[in-house]
Amino acid sequence: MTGAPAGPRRGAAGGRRRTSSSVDPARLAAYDVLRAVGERDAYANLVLPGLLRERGITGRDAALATELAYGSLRGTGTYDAVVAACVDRPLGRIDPPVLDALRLGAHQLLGTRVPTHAAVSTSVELVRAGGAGSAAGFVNAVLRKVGRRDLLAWVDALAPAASADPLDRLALLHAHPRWVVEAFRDALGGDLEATERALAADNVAPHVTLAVRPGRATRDDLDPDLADGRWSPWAAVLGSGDPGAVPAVRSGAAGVQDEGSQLVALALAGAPLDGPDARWLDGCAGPGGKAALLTGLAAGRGARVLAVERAPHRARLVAQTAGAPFGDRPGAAVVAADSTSRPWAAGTFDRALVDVPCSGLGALRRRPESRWRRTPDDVAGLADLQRALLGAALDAVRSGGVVAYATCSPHPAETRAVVADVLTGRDDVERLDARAVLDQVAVRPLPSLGDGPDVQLWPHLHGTDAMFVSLLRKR
Ligand SMILES: C[S@@+](CC[C@H](N)C(=O)[O-])C[C@H]1O[C@@H](n2cnc3c(N)ncnc32)[C@H](O)[C@@H]1O
Repeated sequence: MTGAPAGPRRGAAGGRRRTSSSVDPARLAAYDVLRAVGERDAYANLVLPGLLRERGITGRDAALATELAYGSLRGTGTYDAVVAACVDRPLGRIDPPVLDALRLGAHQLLGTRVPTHAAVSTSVELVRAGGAGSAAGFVNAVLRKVGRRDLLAWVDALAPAASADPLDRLALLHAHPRWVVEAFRDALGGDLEATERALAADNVAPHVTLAVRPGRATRDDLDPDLADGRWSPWAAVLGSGDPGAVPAVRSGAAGVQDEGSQLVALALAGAPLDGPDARWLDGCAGPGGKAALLTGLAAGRGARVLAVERAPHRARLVAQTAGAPFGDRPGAAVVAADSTSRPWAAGTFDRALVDVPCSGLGALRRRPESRWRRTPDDVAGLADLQRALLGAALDAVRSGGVVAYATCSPHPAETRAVVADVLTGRDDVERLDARAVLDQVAVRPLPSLGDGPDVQLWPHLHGTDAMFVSLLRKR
């Protein structure tokens, strides 16, 4: 076992001294992203692009920096377990910059094809460059131990197949907290094979998908070389390109939006409805992706959207994405207000969406560090608000009106449990088969939609974020 290092020297401002080093720019950038995430709770997907731009890192170096930063962050729990097995004291006693260098090294050793000597020597260089040169020997020794086994051998050592709980193994092998593994298993009806595929899919970076905003552009306005989406008639796949370089995105005629989110908006718009169809509500609108799609669809039918968002700065974003007029027709009306206080007369709307605040466990592939930041308390802490928002949306629609309850999370406590709880207290609501509605609105039938009536999308089954949607009709 290897001892933890003495604390490194700090610069005058209390930060770490950066000395000149031979570390390549890609690794240095990845390391700096890990430090920003650890030190200031930054979001890697926001920090990394600016950092690459600032340092002029492009092409293969940019791809390497991205892979190393995102891979190390996604794998943090697993790499920490491996490092813990190679040192003789709690990880909390390792200086955080040194621990980040170990995570980056462990990812290269266990999650990439980087040769051992390169993974070890560059990690040693990183701690030296960060002013923690006294930890160089420690990092060297720990990573040499880490590199003696591959990932599967480490999983076998730490969670032996014969004795370990299968969920512990899945958590370690696919780098998810155990409580998230349990939630996925429950959402997938206890199917461990499907759970494993869902976890693995979270570790694959998604393509960037665009949504053309109806009434503002058509699919033909985008580069014809972009592939169509799999499900949404409004989707185009940008792959790994820069959305900011697409003129339609710059003008607001299209936006970045996962196809799962597009399908949720399309499901609300496509749900069968008798009677008037003129007033639509988006009760949780910020930052406005779904409101923008809904507003265009509504405008095509002569309907109007009221977009309500509690946070004023997010309401301003909604106004930008959905508020612009369509020629002589108005865009969405945007209001900064609390939807649970029902700032509208009961029975006003024909259709309503509540895309409620949630844990975001359905979008883990986009936010590499978030799985380790979320806790079961986050889920429990949102339940009352989710129920209140759904209750308010049901009160907002007229008799015969339709409500879509949506989350970007497959956690049963945020999805079917909320719907069941709210419906238990009311006899004025019926459930619609969201699968049948999606079949109508999608460009091709979606497979594996389960027993219904609600729909749970999955990255491993549909290539979308794990969005949930329940369609409810007021009797
Ligand atoms: C999951 S996000 C919605 C995403 C949005 N539908 C989109 O497609 O861009 C949930 C939003 O609900 C807002 N929110 C939370 N509580 C609210 C409330 N009581 N009333 C209105 N909006 C609320 C949050 O600020 C957040 O912007």
